[in-house]
Amino acid sequence: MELSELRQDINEIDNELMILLAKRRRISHLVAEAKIQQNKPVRDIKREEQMLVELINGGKSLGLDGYYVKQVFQTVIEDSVLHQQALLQKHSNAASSHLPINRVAYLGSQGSYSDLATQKYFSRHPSELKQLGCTSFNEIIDTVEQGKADHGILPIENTSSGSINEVYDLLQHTNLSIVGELTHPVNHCMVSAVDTKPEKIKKLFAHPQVYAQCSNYLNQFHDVEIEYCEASSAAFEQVKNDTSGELAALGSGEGARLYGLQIIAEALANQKENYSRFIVLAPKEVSVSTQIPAKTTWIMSTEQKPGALVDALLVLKEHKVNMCKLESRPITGNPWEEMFYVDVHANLQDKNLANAIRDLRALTPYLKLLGCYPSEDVQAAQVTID
Ligand SMILES: C=C(O[C@@H]1C=C(C(=O)O)C=C[C@H]1O)C(=O)O
Repeated sequence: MELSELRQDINEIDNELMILLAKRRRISHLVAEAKIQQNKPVRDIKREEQMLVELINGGKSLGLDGYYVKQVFQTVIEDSVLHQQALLQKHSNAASSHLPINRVAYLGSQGSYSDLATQKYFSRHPSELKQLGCTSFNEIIDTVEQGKADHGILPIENTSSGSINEVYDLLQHTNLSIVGELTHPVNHCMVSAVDTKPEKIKKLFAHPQVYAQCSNYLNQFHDVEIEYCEASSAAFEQVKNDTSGELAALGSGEGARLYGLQIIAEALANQKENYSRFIVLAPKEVSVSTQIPAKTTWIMSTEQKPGALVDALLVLKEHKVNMCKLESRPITGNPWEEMFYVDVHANLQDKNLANAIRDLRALTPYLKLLGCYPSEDVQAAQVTID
């Protein structure tokens, strides 16, 4: 058989798979509607486990290895869960969630990491998207605060470089609420306008966060001049007309393709599994359906006395509230005093969390809720393959 004919067969099969995936997603939406009617939780881990075991066994009898089948169907299930969550959220906030045009402020322009994250997050929240590129995290917050955007999206932490302090500090002073989160895989590449090699690069353009996340790899290039840019998309702009092969930018391969750039090195982050977590801000808080996993975030200061933070954390233990992150940042204007940022896996509508917050308010000099939002930590069930 001719190669072109075989490729035609593959194209047809891929098309059929796509039609089936779309059909599955439509049915998953119907399942979400049934769950709304019957007040059932979105997640059913037992069913996911059962399905995965059956699929892995079925795949084996067709000659497909278990890891492959597991990976494909975990991805399918995670997509299904995220879409169901978004539907339930829309239902819980019906009065406020209808936006014919959703204006979103984000960092950079087309091809920046924040652009990719914005498109991914809002693909599950259908309404016409109008993206407003900004040049700093501060400008994103200002744009939403001034009513020029309905949402702002900001990276808050990364598996290679840790917390993004500037964003944490901005959260101290805003009245916007966190209404969503998104974890997005970030595969940093070195890209250039012409076919060249990393050793030939004399000048590198990068956002400081991206540079920090690739520091181990970049340490070998002693003579390379670094120019920091406001976003990866701005770094792409700087190199796109180069003909010397001596200029490169750091950013995503997906973004670089939009600028016609070539990848000369990839997978550059210090951690192999490099993910960024983004938060979505809006002027008004949302209420999270009790049928989906929720997270709540607040900031608090504690009294300047021994054990004050321990006492605050004991309140969480007492009310069985599961903390998933604790971060501290200096309080602007008060040297050596710290503001604590607390993330918990709980819904503000849970009695336990409401009681914990009540007790914390009595115990701490300052506590501000930043928001309760759906948790996007939706790993599909884990099964072992024998
Ligand atoms: C579709 C459902 O909802 C969720 C998603 C699943 C899936 O996509 O297969 C399975 C179980 C649930 O966690 C369901 O409950 O059947």
